[in-house]
Amino acid sequence: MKKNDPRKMAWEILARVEEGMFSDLALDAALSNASQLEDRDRALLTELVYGVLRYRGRLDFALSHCCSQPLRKVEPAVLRLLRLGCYQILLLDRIPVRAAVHETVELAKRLGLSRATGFVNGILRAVDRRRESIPWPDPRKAPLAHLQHVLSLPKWLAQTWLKEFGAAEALALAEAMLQVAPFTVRVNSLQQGREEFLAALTDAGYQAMATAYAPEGISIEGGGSRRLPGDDRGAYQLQDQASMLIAHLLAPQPGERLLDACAAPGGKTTHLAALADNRAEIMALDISAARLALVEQSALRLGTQGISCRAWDLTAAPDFLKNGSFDGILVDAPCSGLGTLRRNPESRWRRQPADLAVNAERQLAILSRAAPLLRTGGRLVYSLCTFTQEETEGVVQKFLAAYPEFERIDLRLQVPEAWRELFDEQGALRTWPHHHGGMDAFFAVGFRRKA
Ligand SMILES: C[S@@+](CC[C@H](N)C(=O)[O-])C[C@H]1O[C@@H](n2cnc3c(N)ncnc32)[C@H](O)[C@@H]1O
Repeated sequence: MKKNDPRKMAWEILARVEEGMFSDLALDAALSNASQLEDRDRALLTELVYGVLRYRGRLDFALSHCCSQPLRKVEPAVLRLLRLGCYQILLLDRIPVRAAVHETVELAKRLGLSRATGFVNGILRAVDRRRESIPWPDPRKAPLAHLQHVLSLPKWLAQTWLKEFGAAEALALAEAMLQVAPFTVRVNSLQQGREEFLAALTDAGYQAMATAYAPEGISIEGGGSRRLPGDDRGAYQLQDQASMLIAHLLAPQPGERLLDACAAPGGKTTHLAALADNRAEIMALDISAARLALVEQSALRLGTQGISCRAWDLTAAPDFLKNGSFDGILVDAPCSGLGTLRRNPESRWRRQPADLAVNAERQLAILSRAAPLLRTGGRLVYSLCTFTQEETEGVVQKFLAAYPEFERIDLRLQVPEAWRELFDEQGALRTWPHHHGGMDAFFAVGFRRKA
């Protein structure tokens, strides 16, 4: 067994995620401590961690048909091994079943779980033998069970999506949320145009193409494993295409005073600055001082100017800011993040139904503190990387009822023709991975202050 065994590393990272750590942070930390790990093993490690987290519902369904005791009674360390092995058997074509079983049993020994080797061996062999007879629920006859056990959603999410979207849409969305999100970057337009950066990437051997909607977006085939050319000089920023649309909706102008109310880590703050040609004055707030440091780092790296940062919990009134003093406000609020499930696969298991109401309450509180800071005639964009009714329209309706001096803007009237398909009939942005070229699912609504 190799010194840096990707399967053992995956098992350890999955244990940390079960303890509450974010998978991307745990993976990044492990990868940076294992510089000698070959590219192939780095890719396998990433695939195993994200794959097991994404497909946990499907893996557990298969395992429970091959295990004589309920999975909840299996020791967590052993269940983690079973999921890793089962993922390789059912979802990784490139690993022969014999190797998947053998490596998992060997890993059990290395982890001090020798007593479980017979159990692990027996169940994984049964998964392979019985794979054709596992009674996978039919999507037409049993959409709820299919969403849970094939498309790997917890029951409450499967029920909510079925209720909100109907079976066909819920199934398509859940299928899309199991895919690997595209790797996209926003070209730093303060330095160069998209064509120029595309040419540099192509010259360096990347398969890169312009994104369909965001004018400064580039999507890169197989990106992410290495730093792209121009990384040191801030030629680009990692950002999903949907997220790149948000700053455009606020349409920042040179000379304006803007508030980014929930700014960290700064993807949209730096984009706002670039769109205003570095000539806007931007106040970036965030509850987390540690995360605000990332905004400062990004601003430095990308060469954006005019951004000042201040840590503040915007559920309390910011006494250091004058009412009516901003031309534009972005409230990119904390939310359930269900629109970015592909990037944070553990969150499908971590989120609880009660989170939605808690988020909605906090979102309304933040909007309520931001609203008085806008000047008459100014505009406010409220955006989220989620789509639940409670956090989107639910909050919008409560906000409009409490602040009659605000009116809703039909954002379709201010965007390029090609973007209009991304908006609902009320003029709010609603992007979907299964409809719009793999974008994350975002929501954004615009308001104007009338008086
Ligand atoms: C969706 S993220 C913002 C992403 C950011 N706009 C970007 O594009 O990089 C939401 C942010 O809200 C912050 N936040 C949470 N509660 C807050 C509060 N009460 N006041 C201000 N910021 C808050 C979180 O720390 C988090 O950084």
